[in-house]
Amino acid sequence: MQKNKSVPNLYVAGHRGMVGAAILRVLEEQAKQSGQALNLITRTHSELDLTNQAAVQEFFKKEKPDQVYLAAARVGGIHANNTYPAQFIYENLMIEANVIHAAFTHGTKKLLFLGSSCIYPKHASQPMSEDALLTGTLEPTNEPYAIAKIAGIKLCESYNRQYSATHGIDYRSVMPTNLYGPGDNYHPKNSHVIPALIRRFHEAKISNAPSVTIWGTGTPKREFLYVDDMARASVHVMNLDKDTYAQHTQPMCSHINVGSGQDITIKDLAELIKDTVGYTGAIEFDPSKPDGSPRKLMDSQRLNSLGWHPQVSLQQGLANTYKTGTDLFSAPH
Ligand SMILES: NC(=O)C1=CN([C@@H]2O[C@H](COP(=O)(O)OP(=O)(O)OC[C@H]3O[C@@H](n4cnc5c(N)ncnc54)[C@H](OP(=O)(O)O)[C@@H]3O)[C@@H](O)[C@H]2O)C=CC1
Ligand SMILES: C[C@H]1O[C@H](OP(=O)(O)OP(=O)(O)OC[C@H]2O[C@@H](n3cnc4c(=O)[nH]c(N)nc43)[C@H](O)[C@@H]2O)[C@@H](O)[C@@H](O)C1=O
Repeated sequence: MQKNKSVPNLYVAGHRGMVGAAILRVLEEQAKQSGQALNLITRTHSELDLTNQAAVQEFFKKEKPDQVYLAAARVGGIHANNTYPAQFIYENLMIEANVIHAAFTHGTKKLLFLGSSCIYPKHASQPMSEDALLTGTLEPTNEPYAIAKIAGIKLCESYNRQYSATHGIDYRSVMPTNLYGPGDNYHPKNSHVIPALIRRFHEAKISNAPSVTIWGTGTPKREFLYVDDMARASVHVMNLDKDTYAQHTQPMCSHINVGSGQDITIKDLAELIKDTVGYTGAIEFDPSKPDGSPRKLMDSQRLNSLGWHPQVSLQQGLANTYKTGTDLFSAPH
C-alpha cells in the first residue's frame, strides 16, 4: 500500500490478537469517518518475534513508527498463568523491553502499553485506584505475569522521566480489566473465563449434557469489558494531549485504569452465559480449581473524567461474542 507521508505511521503490535484486531477496527473506522489516510504498520508473530531484540531493533530502524500500540503479549487465563509462569514472565518482559527501547532508540514519540488489572495487590481495597500499585502482595496464580506488566509501566515511566524533556517522548500505559469479545481465545484450559464458559455451555447444549462444571467456588467477582470498548479507550488515551494526560496521571505520567465499573460473581456470570447460549441443564462447581483474586473491580474515574465511557453492556457483549464465537473453538492457541 502507498504510504501517505503527511499522516503518522501507526504500528499495532499484536494486530491479530483480540485487542490488537479491535484497535485496527477502531482506527480504520475513525479514518473512514474523518476521510483521513491511515498509515498502518503490522507484522505477524511469525514475521517478527518481539522477544528477539535484534529483529525488533531492525524492524524499528526500517519502519520508524511515529506511534506504537503495544498489544502483543503472552496472554491467558488463570490456568495458563499458573501452569506456564516462566513463559508469562519471560516473554512479556522481553516483548516490553525490546519494543519500548527500540521505540525510544528509533525516534517513536508516542507509545501505548497495555498492562492488566492483575498489577494490583490481591487484597487491594475496592474499587482499585491507580494509586494501589505496589501497595501489597500480588495474587499468586498470576504474579509472574503481573510483575512483567508492572515492569512495562515502569519502563514507560522511566523513559518519560529520563528522556521526555530531551527527546519529546510520551509513553503511556492503560490497565484493562478482564476483556472479552470477538476473536477471543477459546482454548478449553488456557482461555479466560468468558470464552471458556461460552464454549463449555455451547458444547453441552449440542451434546445434551446434563450439567456443566465451573472452576472454583463461583464466589469470586470479576469486572468485564467488551473488547471494542477497550480499543476505543486505547485510541482515546493515545490521542489525549500531553498536558491533559500528565495532569491526570501525576506524579509520574503513569498508568490509567480501563474498566466497565461493574462486577459480577462467577456464579452469576455462568447463569448469564447459560442463558445467552440457551443451555437448559444444571451448573456445578469444582472447588478443587483455583479461584484466584476474590475481587478485581477497578476505579476508572480518571479515564471517565477524560471523556471515555464504555458503550456495550455485558448482556449485549456476550450476545455479540456468542454470535461470532463458535467457529473459533478449533482455532490454535
Ligand atoms: N484478554 C484479556 O482479558 C486481557 C488482556 N490484556 C492485555 O491486552 C493485550 C492484548 O491481549 P489479547 O488481545 O487478549 O491477547 P491475544 O492472545 O488475543 O493476542 C496477543 C497477540 O500478541 C501476539 N504475540 C504474542 N507473543 C508474541 C511475540 N513473541 N512476538 C510477536 N507477537 C506476539 C500474538 O500473536 P500469536 O497469536 O501469533 O502468538 C497475538 O497476536 C495484552 O497486553 C494483554 O496482556 C489485559 C487485561 C485483560
Ligand atoms: C485478565 C486476567 O485473567 C487471569 O486472571 P483471572 O481474573 O483469574 O481470569 P480468568 O478469566 O481465568 O478466571 C476468572 C475466574 O473465573 C473462574 N472460572 C470458572 N470457570 C472457569 C473456566 O472454565 N476457565 C477460566 N479461565 N476461569 C474459570 C476462575 O476460577 C476465576 O475465579 C489472569 O491471567 C490475569 O493475569 C489477568 O490479567
